[in-house]
Amino acid sequence: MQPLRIALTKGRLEKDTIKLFQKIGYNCDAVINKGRKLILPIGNGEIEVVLAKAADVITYVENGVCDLGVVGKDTILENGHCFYELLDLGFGRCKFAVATQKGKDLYGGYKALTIATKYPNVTRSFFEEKNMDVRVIKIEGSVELGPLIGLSDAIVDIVETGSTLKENGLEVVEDVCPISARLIANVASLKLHKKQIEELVDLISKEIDA
Ligand SMILES: Nc1ncnc2c1ncn2[C@@H]1O[C@H](COP(=O)(O)OP(=O)(O)OP(=O)(O)O)[C@@H](O)[C@H]1O
Ligand SMILES: O=P(O)(O)OC[C@H]1O[C@H](OP(=O)(O)OP(=O)(O)O)[C@H](O)[C@@H]1O
Repeated sequence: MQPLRIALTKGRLEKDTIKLFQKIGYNCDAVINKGRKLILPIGNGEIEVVLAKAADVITYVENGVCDLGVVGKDTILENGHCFYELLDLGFGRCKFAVATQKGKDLYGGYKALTIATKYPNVTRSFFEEKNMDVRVIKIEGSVELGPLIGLSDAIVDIVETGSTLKENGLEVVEDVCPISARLIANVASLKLHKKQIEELVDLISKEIDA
């Protein structure tokens, strides 16, 4: 049988995903000892893992070159939805929040606010829903710099422990939404590999609920 191919977000979500697959009985030694390899078998070859950047996980699943993917809800909200979201995996928990300098009255003035973020779509739709006119500037990382060096009035970014904000004199003004890792599936794969995917989802669900 053709292995199920799963695109897995490299970095923060990688360890927890592998831990989950080990718990449901798959041998993950090849991924743990991967070196620089990017495509690796798990179990007895019934699953193949593709290690990718978060947004690329969605591209691979949408285009059907991977059947499944593990990706954060942040990336899903920012990049769109042409796939099925099967499960909330319960790890990679953090949130999107609006933040600015401690004590600043962000919503007090009349001028349109400038917001720096790695997530322009999420940011625009959040402020649109509040009927607030904002200017969004996309930056690639260390988003907290935005208000500190005068690029923006505030940021929309991921907050986990809150220590990056705290150490830079910033604070949360408002939560946007919670985030966690999701299992996603290509629409056609769900029909073509129905049995294999259902069995895997069942095993994972039981482990998450245990
Ligand atoms: N503190 C956190 N900061 C960022 N992402 C987090 C955090 N906690 C959990 N996550 C989740 O982990 C996912 C992967 O984050 P990671 O920082 O590894 O990659 P990335 O955001 O694509 O950044 P990079 O460009 O540095 O690879 C995020 O999309 C998010 O869902
Ligand atoms: O609340 P905390 O636990 O401090 O985590 C939040 C920080 O982690 C992420 O940055 P990351 O380390 O991915 O670097 P980046 O800024 O380059 O994206 C995120 O963008 C915040 O800066």
